[in-house]
Amino acid sequence: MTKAAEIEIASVSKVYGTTTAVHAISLKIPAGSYCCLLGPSGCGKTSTLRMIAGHESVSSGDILLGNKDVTDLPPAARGTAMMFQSYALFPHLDLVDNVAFSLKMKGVDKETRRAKALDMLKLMQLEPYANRRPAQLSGGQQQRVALARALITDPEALLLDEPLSALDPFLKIRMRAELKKLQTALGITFVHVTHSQEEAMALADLIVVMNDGRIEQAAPPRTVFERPATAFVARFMGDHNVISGRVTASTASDTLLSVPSGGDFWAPASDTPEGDLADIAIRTDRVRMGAAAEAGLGFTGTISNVEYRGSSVKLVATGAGIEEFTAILSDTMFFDRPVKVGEAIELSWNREDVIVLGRSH
Ligand SMILES: Nc1ncnc2c1ncn2[C@@H]1O[C@H](COP(=O)(O)OP(=O)(O)OP(=O)(O)O)[C@@H](O)[C@H]1O
Repeated sequence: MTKAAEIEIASVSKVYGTTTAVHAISLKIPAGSYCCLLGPSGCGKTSTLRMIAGHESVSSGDILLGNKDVTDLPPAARGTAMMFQSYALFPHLDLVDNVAFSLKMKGVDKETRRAKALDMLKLMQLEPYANRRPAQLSGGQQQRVALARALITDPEALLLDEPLSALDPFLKIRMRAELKKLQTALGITFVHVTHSQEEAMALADLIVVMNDGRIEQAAPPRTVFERPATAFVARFMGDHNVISGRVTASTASDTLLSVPSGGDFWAPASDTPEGDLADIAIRTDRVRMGAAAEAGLGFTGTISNVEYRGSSVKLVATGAGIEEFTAILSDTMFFDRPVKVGEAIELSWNREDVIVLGRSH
């Protein structure tokens, strides 16, 4: 089970009646990688996954699996397998028959399919439960049965629709680690739909951030976090402050961003012409208390919330035309000079911490 396929999505759209759920997206998912489709509810990630699986037709565009055009092939002929959010297990069948089901559909003889199902159950450490029915298992065990059932067809790519959403928080983190281990061991391509940025960061080699049927950014987790492409990505990934304003001056090296009825902020040179709207992001953990070293790298705000988090303290401030600006300070930094809600405070950051964001489509 080591054949992995690259997945290529070429200008794929999905239209349901009058709703365009996916707008001509293009994406290459490298063979053997762990890809997470990430975005808020309704952004088109499940539609995209279902089109890769063949459970949903493509309105326009092509889907290639390892250079083979699978756009018009039925799900079972594609080389993909899908694991559903609800696991979709048959309640009246024991685990062996649940796992062996797709082989039965393919006409594989009983002895061969039962032996293969037992192998898969062994891989998932479920052998002792082989004769149980799904209702006699825990949530985590049911999830492993669903994985075994998807993997029994030796797919080149495994497609997972919110695979962890039915689990409690503790199990979610444990199963997350198991999914990653499994993907590494099998070496096949995984495409995993989630709305949790934490899950995507923990698992993915490639994060595809979707918004309103379009791809905002497709990059490794560290790039998405450190260099979010758009204001949407910066806000959705969290841990970033976004300042939106208008470019009021620019030189070869600097841009001045003016917040409407607010402050002026420094940004590196960008292509945005004077007078146009622009966004910058500053990581919440790069903000400090104290005056800015240079103009445009800070502001005086009023504290609207203080949250103690153990090793850090989260401050939220308002000022300079910015409604909500968050600073995550180390506990020592905060307790050196504790501040309270309602107090005025100077917040600042360094030039190298200013990220210029692109515009969404
Ligand atoms: N069968 C359908 N008929 C009509 N509209 C649909 C259908 N399936 C999805 N949609 C619409 O297409 C858009 C994208 O839906 P999709 O399920 O792909 O999003 P999603 O990002 O996976 O959301 P969620 O996280 O809530 O599952 C939504 O506006 C949704 O209402």
